[in-house]
Amino acid sequence: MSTANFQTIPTLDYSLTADPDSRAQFISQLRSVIINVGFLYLSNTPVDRDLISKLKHECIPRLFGLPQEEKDRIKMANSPHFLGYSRMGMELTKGEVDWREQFDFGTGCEEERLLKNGDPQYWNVYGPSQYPNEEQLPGFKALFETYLAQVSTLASDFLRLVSEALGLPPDTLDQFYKTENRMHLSKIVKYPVQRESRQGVGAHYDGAMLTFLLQASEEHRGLQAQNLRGEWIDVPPKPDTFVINFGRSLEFVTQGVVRATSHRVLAPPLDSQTPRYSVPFFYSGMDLEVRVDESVLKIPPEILKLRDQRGVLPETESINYSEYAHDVAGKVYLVGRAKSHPDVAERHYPDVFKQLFPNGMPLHGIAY
Ligand SMILES: O=C(O)CCC(=O)C(=O)O
Ligand SMILES: [Fe+2]
Repeated sequence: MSTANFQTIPTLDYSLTADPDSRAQFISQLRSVIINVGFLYLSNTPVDRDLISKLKHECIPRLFGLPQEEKDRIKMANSPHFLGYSRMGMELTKGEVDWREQFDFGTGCEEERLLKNGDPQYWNVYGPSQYPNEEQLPGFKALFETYLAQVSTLASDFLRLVSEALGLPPDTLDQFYKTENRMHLSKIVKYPVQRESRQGVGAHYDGAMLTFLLQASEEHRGLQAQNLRGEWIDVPPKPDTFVINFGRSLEFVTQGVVRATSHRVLAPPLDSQTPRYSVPFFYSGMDLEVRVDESVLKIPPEILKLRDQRGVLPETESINYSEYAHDVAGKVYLVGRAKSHPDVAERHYPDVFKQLFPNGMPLHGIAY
C-alpha cells in the first residue's frame, strides 16, 4: 500500500471493523498507514451525517456571521482555558501569524475547577467553553455538543484499533486517558481569502494522540501533509470522510512507530469566491500528569522492524511539541497553547508568558 514517500492520502473504510474477517484487513491497512504516512481519510463512520450536514451548511456560516460584538463577548482572552473566539491574526505558529478566525470549544467540564495554592497551573487548562448566546444562534450549542460526543466516542474506539495495529491488546492506549473529568479540544475555523500571506496555519505537528478533521468546504484544497522526502502533498476534501492524523504524544509512546506527520494549511487563493471552513477535533484529554517519555510502550519486534524499514523521520518544517521529552502532558499542553495565543497567556499565566516571550508580546499577539 502506501509508502513513506506517499503522493496521495489513503482512505480506510471504517465499516470493515464491524465484521471479524474484514476487521483484520482494516487493522493491517491501518498498520501500514500509521507507520508510513501518518494521515488518512476515514469513510463510513457512525457520526450522524445529518448532524454534519447541519453543522457545515447552517451552523458554521451563521456562527461566523454573528455580529462582531457577540463574537468579542466570548473572546478567548477571557478564558484561562484558552477557549473562545480569536479574531483573524491573533494566533501564531512558529512565531508567524496564522490567517484564520476561529472559535475554540472543549468537551465537558461545565464547572470551573477550583485550584488551591500549590496545585499545578496546568490543571487550569480544563474548564467551561464559551458559547454564543442561545437567542443569537438557537440550537447551535446542543448540536455541536452532540457532534463532539459522537466524535469523542469514535476517537476512543479508533484508538483501540491503533493499539491493535501496533500488535498490542486493544485497551493498551486507554491507559493515557483514565481521568474521568477531562477535556478534548475542538475548533471551528474560517480561512478567509486574504492578501497578507498564504499561511492559513504554518507547518506544525499536532500534540494530541489523534486528530479528527472535518473539512467543511468541499470546494477548497489547502490542507497539506509532508512526506519523508519533505514534499508537501495535498489533502483535498473528500466527501463523507474525516481526515485523521497522529500527534507527537503518540509518536513518543510508540517509539516512533506511529508517524506524527507535519502539516499546514494554505489560505484560499486570491481568486477564490468563498472562505475555507474546517472543524478539527483533537483527542487531547490525556491524563495531565502523564510523562510520555517515561511511558514508552513495549512493541513487538516485527512491528519495530516495519518502522526501521520505513527509515528515519527527516527534519521537517515542524518543530513543535518537543517538550514531551521532559514535561508532563498538562504542562506541554499549556505551553503549546501559550505559544499559539500569547495574549491569553499574558493575562492568565504571566510567568509562563515571560518564559516563552522574554522580549514581550510578539507583534501580532496583542490582546484586543
Ligand atoms: O484546518 C485544517 O484543515 C487543519 C488545521 C490544523 O492542522 C490544526 O488546527 O491543527
Ligand atoms: Fe494540525
